Amino acid sequence: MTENLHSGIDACGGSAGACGTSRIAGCRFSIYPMSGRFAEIIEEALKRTNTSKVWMFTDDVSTCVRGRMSQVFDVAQSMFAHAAESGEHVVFSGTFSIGCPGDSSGDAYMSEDDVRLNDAPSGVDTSAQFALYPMNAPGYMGMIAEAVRTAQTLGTFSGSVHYASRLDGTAGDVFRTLEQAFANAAEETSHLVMTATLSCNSPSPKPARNQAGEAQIR
Ligand SMILES: Cc1ncc(C[n+]2csc(CCO)c2C)c(N)n1
Repeated sequence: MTENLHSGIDACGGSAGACGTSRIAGCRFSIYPMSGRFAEIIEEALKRTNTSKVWMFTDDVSTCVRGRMSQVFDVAQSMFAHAAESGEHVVFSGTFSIGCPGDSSGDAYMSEDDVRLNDAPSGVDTSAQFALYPMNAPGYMGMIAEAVRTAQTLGTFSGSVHYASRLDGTAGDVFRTLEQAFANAAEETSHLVMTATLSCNSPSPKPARNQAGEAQIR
């Protein structure tokens, strides 16, 4: 497979602007179960997630999935939710991207549909921090503010911390927020990156909140 990763080829077929939902999306993520059973928990989550609508590769550091935005989020959520089912303290750390120049949208997985294949139990209480990085977008602060409004509307926003926004809710609520924020921002720029760190079953208490229900910056 030729990918021309650094050749400067525009994934939008030469257009400088945003180009709808047909751009290839992806996520490189790692799951860290704080458990002596970490290998089994990761391998079980991989096995129980239906990945037939994404390109996927796992190595000793991380897993990369690529394809339609909906399918990338479906697989990422399923992996976290299945690992969370172990009851162990689990952390997911991932970088989502869409429209990376040179990431070939001609790949076979882009012709899949948006019907999701995974339905892992998503009720686990989750703490998260995410950050949006709109590339080459002068209006990036407005896009970040829109992401915060999306989280507020979905009831997951719990404050700004340095370099990120905090989300709390079920894993389903948190992934819904991440996907909605990402999809909205992707409409406005040709290349978007988002980082997200999610934690569940942690023995650590959640941070104190202010009267608006927002986590306090420390
Ligand atoms: C999502 C995800 N993919 C890969 C790794 C790397 N990794 C660490 S332990 C292990 C299982 C035993 O080899 C693997 C694959 C990870 N942490 N999370």
